[in-house]
Amino acid sequence: MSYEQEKQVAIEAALAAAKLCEKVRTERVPESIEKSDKSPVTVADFGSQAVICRAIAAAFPNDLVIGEENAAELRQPTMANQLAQVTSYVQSVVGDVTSDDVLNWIDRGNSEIGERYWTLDPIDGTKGFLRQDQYAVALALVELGEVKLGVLACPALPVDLDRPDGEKGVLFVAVRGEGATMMPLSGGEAQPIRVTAADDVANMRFVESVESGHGDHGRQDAIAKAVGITASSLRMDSQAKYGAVASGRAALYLRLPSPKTPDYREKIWDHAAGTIVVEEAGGRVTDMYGKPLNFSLSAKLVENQGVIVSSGAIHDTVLAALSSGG
Ligand SMILES: Nc1ncnc2c1ncn2[C@@H]1O[C@H](COP(=O)(O)O)[C@@H](OP(=O)(O)O)[C@H]1O
Ligand SMILES: [Mg+2]
Ligand SMILES: [Mg+2]
Ligand SMILES: [Mg+2]
Repeated sequence: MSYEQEKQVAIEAALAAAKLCEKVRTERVPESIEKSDKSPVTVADFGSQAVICRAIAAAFPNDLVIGEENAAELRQPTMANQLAQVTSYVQSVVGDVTSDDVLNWIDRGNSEIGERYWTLDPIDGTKGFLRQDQYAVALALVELGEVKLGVLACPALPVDLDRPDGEKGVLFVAVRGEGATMMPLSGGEAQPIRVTAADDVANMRFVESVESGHGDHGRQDAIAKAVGITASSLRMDSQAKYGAVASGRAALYLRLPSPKTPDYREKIWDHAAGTIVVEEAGGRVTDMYGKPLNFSLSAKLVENQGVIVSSGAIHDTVLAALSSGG
């Protein structure tokens, strides 16, 4: 199965959502709303989830969607201002809709896992988005636990990492068995991408989160050194890190449990789209013990801890360094 229709729907939805996010970011300093777990969310996260769930509902009315956000808080009377803002941003990309439509689309993204489901991170890297840094709109389709399709829109990512002040906005797309591509968000030809070759010294660098609470910078640094990476890390928010590995601009992405939250379980929407983009570009993704990420259980990757993403060639060496206590 080629997933042609799914791919077109996912790309169009992600592009519309990315447009909404950039509109929010250029028109205002996005306000951080605190969720019950104290993590931030913005009107752009809600708007992006509404736009994408709307598109999936229209094309695949029976499909399940597991998105990061829900509309419970937005439904509170105290949130009327924010709801009006979300509605107006959704209108700016999809035309005339009501606040009720918006709330219902957001809540369409709160399914349980089934044999076939979409998982959506409407803004991955909300903290990066708030800092005017990297973020991604991440959407993936999973069937029987296997990611079949992944789309990552990274509006703030330079098209050429060597020219950080050049054009920004990259779209990564992968379909199982068909390879991975990237293209500028502004349009153009989709170019096939490939992970870095083992002898590509210039790109022998690693990426990790900006947030110290989302990883273990000290141990990540030690592991990278142990496997022969001498360059300092490139710190980047969001699944743009998967894009960096998939396009050969970094050989490794390390995400080890933060000492502040040693029992944290990663979320499916933080990894599904990135995983297929890297795998289809020739790389490898496992947890820190070498187990594949199990997307068939729940919104949390309950059977996995930490995430290791690599060009493949160095993967076993990284796992060995980890198991020997590095
Ligand atoms: N203690 C923790 N350990 C690892 N990841 C965490 C975490 N707390 C939150 N996160 C996740 O880290 C994601 C951002 O990753 P990164 O730091 O690589 O940009 C967040 O996604 P959202 O921004 O979508 O909420 C959130 O799901
Ligand atoms: Mg979040
Ligand atoms: Mg996320
Ligand atoms: Mg998010």
